[in-house]
Amino acid sequence: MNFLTQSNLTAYASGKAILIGEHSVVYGHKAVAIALPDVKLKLTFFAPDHSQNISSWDNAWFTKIRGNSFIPEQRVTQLLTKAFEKALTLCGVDSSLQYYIPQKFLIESDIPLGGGMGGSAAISTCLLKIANQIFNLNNETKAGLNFQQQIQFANEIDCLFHFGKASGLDASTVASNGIIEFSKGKLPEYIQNKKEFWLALVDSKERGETAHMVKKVAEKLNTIPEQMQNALIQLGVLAEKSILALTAGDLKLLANCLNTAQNYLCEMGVSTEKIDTIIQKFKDTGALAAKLTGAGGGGMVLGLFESKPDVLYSHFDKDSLFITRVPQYVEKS
Ligand SMILES: Nc1ncnc2c1ncn2[C@@H]1O[C@H](COP(=O)(O)OP(=O)(O)O)[C@@H](O)[C@H]1O
Ligand SMILES: C[C@@](O)(CCOP(=O)(O)O)CC(=O)O
Repeated sequence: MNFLTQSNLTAYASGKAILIGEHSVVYGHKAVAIALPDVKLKLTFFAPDHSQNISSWDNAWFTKIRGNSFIPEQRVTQLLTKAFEKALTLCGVDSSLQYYIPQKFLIESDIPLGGGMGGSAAISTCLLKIANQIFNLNNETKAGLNFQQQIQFANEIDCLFHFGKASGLDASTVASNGIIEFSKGKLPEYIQNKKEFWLALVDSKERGETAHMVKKVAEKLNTIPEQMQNALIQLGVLAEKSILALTAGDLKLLANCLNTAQNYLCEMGVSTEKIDTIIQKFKDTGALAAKLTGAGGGGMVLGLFESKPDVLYSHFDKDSLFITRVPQYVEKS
């Protein structure tokens, strides 16, 4: 029980963007996604000794997203607490200890809520890291999680936020913390990016909700099966092509894959007029490609650029714009 008197614990994780494969990944096709190096979520666990001093909030959970503070609604708070308990159990923390935890949590995040940038996957990954630290504080024999456990456990926790229905792509990407190829039910594999590029993400400020959009695709698959099956298969082919493009440093090919993927996503009914407008704005400002990222129906729009697109600061509201560099992979010596 010595963690009750230990100092506070912190963990970090990145947000994510799907390059190719939203929706098609649900049907077993390959997807490619990236943990965004400059988009972070920090989770602080205030041990009970310290949390008593935080008089300004009496809830267990407190969130700050890009400087805006709020207490999550009760439904979300319950999910967060359930997620922490699950993380403790998965990390092997003795359940008798869990009764002694009237602690508080602070989430400080760059990641907009529900926009397809993997906020819940980042929370899940951080909770896992914190639960593992708690295990180590309470056990003589220290334990780390291996790669497979990190991925599987992060996904199990993230499923709580997605009502058990996530393909595993979000959590696998965030827990891997790199550029990955992913197929449902398999461990992700890292992709070694040959040439630096830049990604910009703009928040459409509309929200489609993942579960709703996944259902919408399923319904359309029933009404126009041939067209939808073809789109899903083609997205899988584009994912494979984009892996080749990344490993060869062929930005032109990568751009072509992203633009074509957007056409299929439109055909599948998950894009919106607002997304189309942002895509056009991206193209007007020099993007090699642009597409929605995540479940669609709103959420974030992704632009691919060869160099840092500073010009975007004068076209988009600063609060809804992210610009991040994707470095070239360099083998560690
Ligand atoms: N910073 C946060 N604070 C509290 N809850 C969050 C936060 N980020 C995500 N969540 C929870 O996770 C759910 C899914 O959000 P998110 O993972 O950002 O969406 P997406 O799956 O589109 O990437 C939210 O509806 C909320 O319940
Ligand atoms: C639509 C989907 O393929 C991607 C998830 O997108 P989002 O990050 O939850 O918006 C759903 C899934 O993979 O479970």
